[in-house]
Amino acid sequence: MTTAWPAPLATRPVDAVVPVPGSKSLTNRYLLLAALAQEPTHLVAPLHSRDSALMIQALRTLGARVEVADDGDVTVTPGPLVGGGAVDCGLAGTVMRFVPPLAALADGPVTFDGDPRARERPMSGVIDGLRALGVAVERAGAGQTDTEPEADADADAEAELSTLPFTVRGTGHVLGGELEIDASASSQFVSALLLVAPRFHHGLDLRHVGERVPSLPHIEMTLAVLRQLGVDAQAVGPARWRVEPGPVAGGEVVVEPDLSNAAPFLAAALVAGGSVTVPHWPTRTTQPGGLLPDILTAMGAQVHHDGDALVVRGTGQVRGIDHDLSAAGELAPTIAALATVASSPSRLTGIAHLRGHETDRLAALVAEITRLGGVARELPDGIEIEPGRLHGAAVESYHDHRMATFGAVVGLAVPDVRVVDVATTAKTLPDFPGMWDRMLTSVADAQVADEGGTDPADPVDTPGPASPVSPASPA
Ligand SMILES: O=C(O)C1=C[C@@H](OP(=O)(O)O)[C@@H](O)[C@H](O)C1
Ligand SMILES: C=C(OP(=O)(O)O)C(=O)O
Repeated sequence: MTTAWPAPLATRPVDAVVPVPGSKSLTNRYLLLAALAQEPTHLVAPLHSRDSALMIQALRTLGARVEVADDGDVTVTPGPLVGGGAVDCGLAGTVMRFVPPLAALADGPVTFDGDPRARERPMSGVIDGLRALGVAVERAGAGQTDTEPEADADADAEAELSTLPFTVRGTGHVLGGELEIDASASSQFVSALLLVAPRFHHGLDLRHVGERVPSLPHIEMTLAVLRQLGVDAQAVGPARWRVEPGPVAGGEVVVEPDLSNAAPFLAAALVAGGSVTVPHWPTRTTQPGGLLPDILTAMGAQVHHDGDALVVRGTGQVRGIDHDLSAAGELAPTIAALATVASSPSRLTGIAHLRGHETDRLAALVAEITRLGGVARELPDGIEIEPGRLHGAAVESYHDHRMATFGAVVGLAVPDVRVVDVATTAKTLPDFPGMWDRMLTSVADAQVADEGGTDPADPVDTPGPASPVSPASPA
């Protein structure tokens, strides 16, 4: 068993510039589309993490050539899509949802499986959608890596197939046309089908039926990326999208920094006081992290743009918020961390679908906030958090990168917080502990200069947190 990572306590305000690697969502969309393109694609500044490595491996399995240069740039040369392989999805939603429709265009069966938790993540929108388009999707045996379906799979179980593992029996072409799916469990069901649709004979006219679709900016991102690569892709109603058949362009694409991965660092400015600057913040973006300036401002930050950088300043005092996070569920663990150390209650709603993320994030947040002495309750579609008497604890991360960074943010204000399995942050940000330390060390360096050589380990009076534990009323 590995030792839990001791989350550093902020003993003074931060003052750091934090460059953030490329967006997971954009990297994996560009990679997938590169395998469908009519020419090679060169990705500048893509993410390198577990999720992008799994996507690269999946595309190689399907016949694309993927080369990673020393500077991290990636070149994808598309090839004929080949079946006969097995794809490991790990715990990556973008791999388990986006690659099966690509496999439908391969010339033979492709088997999909992943981590134990991946087998619990919802897949019905993709499976039902592909089946409705005439693509055979069959149950694969537990742990099976060959391409044969289980011989004794009974018809009922087959019909109810809604999770990994499974086999997509590609035939090289999909007619496409009109399709209805229920995407209330994940926007990725919609993105998955739209991304591959330019290669369907009739394109795709996709309608969502059911409760509201979460993470709408991610669907906008899918449409925007398709359009950037020359595809006619539009929203044609509040829950209806159309992609016309046609070629996908290659060429050079530059990946924006991952604004959701920037979130814990920006949150640090509110908790510790001081400022955090993230360079290359896009002026326009479809990433849900584009909502961070407004959310952080509502929680007490001062936010401004300095050239192409975003600067967030805080005082160490955090305000609770009542916010519908449906558009940006990915940000919920970071916002919940801020709410945990806030001086007033918070309600985060519109995020019932977080129960199907890397872990059941609503249950995990309630459990870990409670473990830290905080007060939290699950709502039917979210979480309520009140100020409590916070104390140190070993925060479980449940193989969830964002639960690990949740622990780090709370640990800035609460002594003796440890994060179990901080390495799980490698899903989207392999160097998270190093980046976190550098952010805090750069504070120390700045202080040493300001204070004429004071040992950075010495406590100093700062306008940061008044006490290590954020202002809290008794539970
Ligand atoms: O399309 C994407 O890249 C994503 C869509 C969202 O999924 P859900 O709609 O399932 O929340 C988001 O949470 C996930 O991290 C990335
Ligand atoms: C939900 C997330 O990831 P995934 O792409 O695996 O769904 C996430 O990164 O917060």
